[in-house]
This record gives sequence, structure tokens and C-alpha cells, in this order.
Amino acid sequence: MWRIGRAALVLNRRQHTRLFSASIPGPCIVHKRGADILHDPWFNKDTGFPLTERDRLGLRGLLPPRIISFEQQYERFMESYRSLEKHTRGAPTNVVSLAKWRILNRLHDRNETLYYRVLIDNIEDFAPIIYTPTVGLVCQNYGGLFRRPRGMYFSAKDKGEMMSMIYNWPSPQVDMIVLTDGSRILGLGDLGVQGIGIPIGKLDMYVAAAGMNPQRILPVMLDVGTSNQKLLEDRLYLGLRQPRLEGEEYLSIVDEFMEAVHTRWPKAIVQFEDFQMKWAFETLHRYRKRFCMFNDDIQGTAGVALAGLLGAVRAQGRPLSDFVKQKIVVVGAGSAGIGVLTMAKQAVSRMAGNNEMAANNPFWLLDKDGLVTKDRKNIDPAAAPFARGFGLGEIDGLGEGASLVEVIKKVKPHVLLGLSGVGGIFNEEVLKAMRESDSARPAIFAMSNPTANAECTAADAFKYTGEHIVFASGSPFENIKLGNGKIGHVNQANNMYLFPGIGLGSLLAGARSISDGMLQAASEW
Ligand SMILES: NC(=O)C1=CN([C@@H]2O[C@H](COP(=O)(O)OP(=O)(O)OC[C@H]3O[C@@H](n4cnc5c(N)ncnc54)[C@H](O)[C@@H]3O)[C@@H](O)[C@H]2O)C=CC1
Ligand SMILES: CC(=O)C(=O)O
Ligand SMILES: [Mg+2]
Repeated sequence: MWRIGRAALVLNRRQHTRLFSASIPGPCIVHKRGADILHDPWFNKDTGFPLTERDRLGLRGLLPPRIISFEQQYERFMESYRSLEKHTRGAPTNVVSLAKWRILNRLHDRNETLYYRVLIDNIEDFAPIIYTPTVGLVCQNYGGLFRRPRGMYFSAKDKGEMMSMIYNWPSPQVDMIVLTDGSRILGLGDLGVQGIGIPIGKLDMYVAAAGMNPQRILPVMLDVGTSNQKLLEDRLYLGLRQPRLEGEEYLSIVDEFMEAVHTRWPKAIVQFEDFQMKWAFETLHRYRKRFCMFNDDIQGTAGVALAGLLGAVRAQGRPLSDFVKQKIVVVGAGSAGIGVLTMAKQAVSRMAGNNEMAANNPFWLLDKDGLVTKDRKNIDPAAAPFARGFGLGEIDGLGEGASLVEVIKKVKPHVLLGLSGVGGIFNEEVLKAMRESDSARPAIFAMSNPTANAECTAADAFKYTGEHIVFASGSPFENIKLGNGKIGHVNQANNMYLFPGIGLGSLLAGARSISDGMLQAASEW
């Protein structure tokens, strides 16, 4: 056995350390032989095994005789990918995107070292496939696309068993977990167990952007049922066929999972992802002092948005301290919108002091019922701190439920930021109203995902508001040709620019918890 182990160590260490230097992998000892190695994507080198390794690992005769190097395999993969692109030109976007996802996913399932190499080298091309927008499509079609499991699934039926189940995961060490309950997948609603695609995509970004060791990451689905009737009736649905658990029953499942994880891996960081708003806030408050965890939709999004808002101040040629004078309209009072406002408010209070903030509230929040004010009935406690009408500087003549166009015309905001999940809500009228903005370079951030849920397209924003805008979107858009050789630059405002850094920084620092200050620092640097 030891000989086999030593052979495998030599076999993998060079490539592993080259690729994944952030979380040092340590010795890679494989206890497998023969076909088991070929079927293990972590150790498999396909036709790349040299003869000596074929002898030592019992692989002789299990592969064609010709040895194809890692570099040649890389070329071969990229050639088939480019050929797929060529042959699907003109086909519907969804068909092409899913075909691209399939070819990448097959490689992921077969040879992880090669998969992450091509992903890292081609991240700009592949991020929209393994992450938003295509990952949304993958989640929607997960039942039909499913071939091999990836990650772990804990369901409501596993109550009382999680502490032993966690030991079924084959890797001895886990640093980073992305956890979802599938209740709000991007702007696509409750996708139940099909939401597992999101933790997988997010963790791929951890490997590609932060250099995390792929053997130490774990995507997790907490399946507590679904409220999506269509899925419950779908014969291919792979999750629990029961209504989503609520209240204490729900929390007891999450509690049990968190205890189990931290019993086996006390230092593991857990990223909560795409939980519906009430559980997003509840679980963040419940666990953030006890475990090293954060909620990406509330905190990661806030960090990225704040970085973008500060960038928009710079783009106007003004000092950063002018951030306190920016009038910001946020559309969407969910976990993401409230998260952004909370962090922006902290930044303003820090820069200008609480008194200034109270006297001159620069934020307007709208949800599906329009402007949120103190007159809102049954106001969500999370939205209450941002309801207009409490402070001195808030008498702006805008009543409860005022429409977005009314708000923009009255306020003339510097920033219009969408986290509503409603595609096209920044329509022609809204975007034209932004022409009256008090900013020399009005910022329009259409942050909802995937692409069809973006509040507006980049083309419409430049067309209706003007060429001088600063535009960012949650899912990528192409830059816009404005004529006369000018380009309308499209930025991406997505928490993917922050969460890999939060996880990596917390891991390297050995942080016991993740504070607001850490997130503020991440966005301001
Ligand atoms: N770019 C990024 O990094 C991120 C983008 N998002 C996106 O933000 C969107 C919202 O996410 P969450 O806040 O978690 O969802 P959520 O479901 O918690 O909140 C949605 C909010 O939008 C409001 N809304 C719905 N229809 C509206 C309308 N017609 N007008 C105005 N407001 C309306 C709702 O009242 C609710 O307050 C999703 O599409 C998600 O993909 C979320 C996190 C990160
Ligand atoms: C990007 C992301 O986390 C979301 O759309 O939910
Ligand atoms: Mg999310």
C-alpha cells in the first residue's frame, strides 16, 4: 500500500501545488488501484499516465498505449470546445449554453485537474457557463441533466442522522462549504433540490479565483421540500416531494447540519447562498457569532455594490468623501437590497457621522408595492430602518407606495440600483427619467440574475439615459458600440468578485467569525 501511496504522491503533487497554492493540499495519498483511479476525477490523468505509473498503479492494459501529455489533453479539450462553438453558431442561446455546460461538466466529472486548469485559464469565457447566467438554466433543468452526484444532500428525512452522514464525505478536510436550501435561486424562485447547481458554481469560483483546493470544498443542498408546485408534479424531480418545512421544524434541520459540519470540521467556513429572505436574515443572526459563516446574498452582494458605488463617485471625478452626498434609489427590498443599504448606511455613518445620516437620509427603497415609507402597513422589520419619513431631511413630498418614475423625477438620484429579480423593470420611461439625475455620470446597476431578470439591458441603459452613464449588471453583457468609435463599457456587479476573497481571507487568517468590518474592508480596498 505504501508503495502505491508514494507513487500517487509523486503523481499529483506537482500539478496540485501549481494550481491550488492557497490551501496547501499536503500529501495526496491514494489508496486506490486500477480502474478505481480512472473513475476518480481527482486522481485520474486519463491517457496522461506514464508507463511507470501504469505499472505501479495497476493501470497497464486499462488505457490505450499512447501517452498523451497534460498539455496535449488541454489542447484537445479546447479544440472540441471551439468546435462546439463553431458548429452551434446561430442556434438558440439556451441550447448553446447548455451544450457548453455539458462538455465542461463531463470534464469536471472525469478529470478535475484538467477541468480547473482550463477553467482558470479561460475564466472570462467559462464563468458565464459554470456561473450566472447558464447555471440558472442548469438548475431549472437539473432533473433531466443529472448524471452523477456532486456535493452532499441533507434532507428533512435525514433528521437525527446528519452527525453520522457528514462522515460519508470522502475528503478528510473541508475548508469551504456553500450551502443552499434552494428557496430563492437567483431571480428564478424556489427550485428545491435543483438549486444544488448554485453551490457547485460558487465553489468553482473559489477554486478558480481564490486558489482553494478542490479536494477541500463541499457544495451542500439542504432539502426541506419545495413550495414549487410544478416541481412537485415533475416526474423527474429529484428532491423531497413535500411542502417546504417552516418555523422551528425548518430551523432544527439547519441547526443539526451546522452542528454536524462543525463537529467534523470545526474550522470550515459556511457560505449561505440563495435562501429566501426571512431565513437568510434569521440564519445569519442565529449563527454568525457561533460559527465562521456569512450570507453571500446579504453581505457579499453588499460588499460588491458598495465597491461599485464608491467607484461611481470616483467616475464623477469627485473625492470618495462625497459618497455621503450621493442620492441612492434601491429597487428590491429583499435580502440583497437590504444588505446593500445596510452596508451603505454604515459607510455613510462612518464618513459623516450618525447625526448627519439621521438629518439627511440619502436612501430611497422600493419594493413591489412602491416606495417604502413609515406609513407602510405590516412593514418587514428588515426594511423598516430604510422607510422614508422618519428623519428631518426626508420631507420630499413622496408618499407611501410612490412609483419608481415618481421617485426618480422627484429625487434626481445619482444611483439607480436594482435587486428586484424583475426583468425589464427599468423600462424606457424609468431610464429616460434618469437623464435628470443630479450626477454628471449617473450610475445604473441592474444587478438581478440571470440575464432575463436584469432590470434592464446595457443597450437600453445607454440608449435611454445616455452615453455618460456608469453601467453595471449582475450577469455579463457585451460592451455597447455607441457609434463614432465610442464604447459604452459594461461592468459586472456580482458578488463573485468578493466571496472568494472573503472565504480565502477568513481561512488564511483562521478567523472564528466574519464581521461587518471585514466585509467593509473588503469592499473599500
Ligand atoms: N448581482 C449580484 O451579486 C446579486 C444579485 N442578486 C439578485 O437580486 C435579486 C433579488 O434577490 P433577493 O433580494 O435575495 O430576493 P428577494 O426575493 O429577497 O427580494 C426581492 C425584492 O424585490 C421586490 N420586488 C418584486 N417585484 C418588484 C417590483 N415589480 N418592483 C419593485 N420591487 C419588486 C420584492 O418586493 C422584494 O423586496 C435576484 O434576482 C438575485 O439574483 C442577489 C444577490 C447577489
Ligand atoms: C449572484 C447571486 O448570488 C445571486 O444572484 O443570487
Ligand atoms: Mg446568491
